[in-house]
Amino acid sequence: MSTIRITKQFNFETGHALYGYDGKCKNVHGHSYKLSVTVSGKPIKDNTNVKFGMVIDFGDLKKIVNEEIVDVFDHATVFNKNTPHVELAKELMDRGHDVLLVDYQPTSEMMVIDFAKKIKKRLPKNIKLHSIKLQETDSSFAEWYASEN
Ligand SMILES: Nc1nc2c(c(=O)[nH]1)N=C([C@H](O)[C@H](O)COP(=O)(O)OP(=O)(O)OP(=O)(O)O)CN2
Ligand SMILES: [Zn+2]
Repeated sequence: MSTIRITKQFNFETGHALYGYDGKCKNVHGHSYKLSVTVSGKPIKDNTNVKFGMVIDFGDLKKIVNEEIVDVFDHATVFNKNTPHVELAKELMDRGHDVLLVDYQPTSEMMVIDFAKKIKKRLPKNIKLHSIKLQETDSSFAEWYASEN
């Protein structure tokens, strides 16, 4: 049976700031992120299986990515916890805002590395994470490929 890649796309709105950056993205600002998650595997051959013909049900992939990424990052603001932004983060959290403190600079590159780790650990054994694409703006995106990592 052939190995097939399938992709599910997601959207979420997240704020961030790049502490120490030498441009406008040092300011707190937000993006309408577009995330594409591509997995590969063999379509199920057993015609008695309710998932017959599927690599993984798009719905099951959606549940994993929503639980690990979208529900966590959507409408939250992400700060690098190893910077003075932690003070601002505390203030926002005290005032009831959703804030995520991560141990990396929240660039698209570092976010796809984080997302890959989180998604990989939730996939069934027979399903491989092939790649992730995270689009920050219409013209800027980062990609993670299993073959390069
Ligand atoms: N390699 C990276 N460079 C930048 C990142 C990043 O995650 N990785 N992030 C930012 C800012 O957060 C923000 O996304 C600005 O990006 P940019 O594409 O420069 O946005 P613009 O609106 O200025 O782009 P246009 O060319 O006007 O579409 C900065 N750099
Ligand atoms: Zn940005």
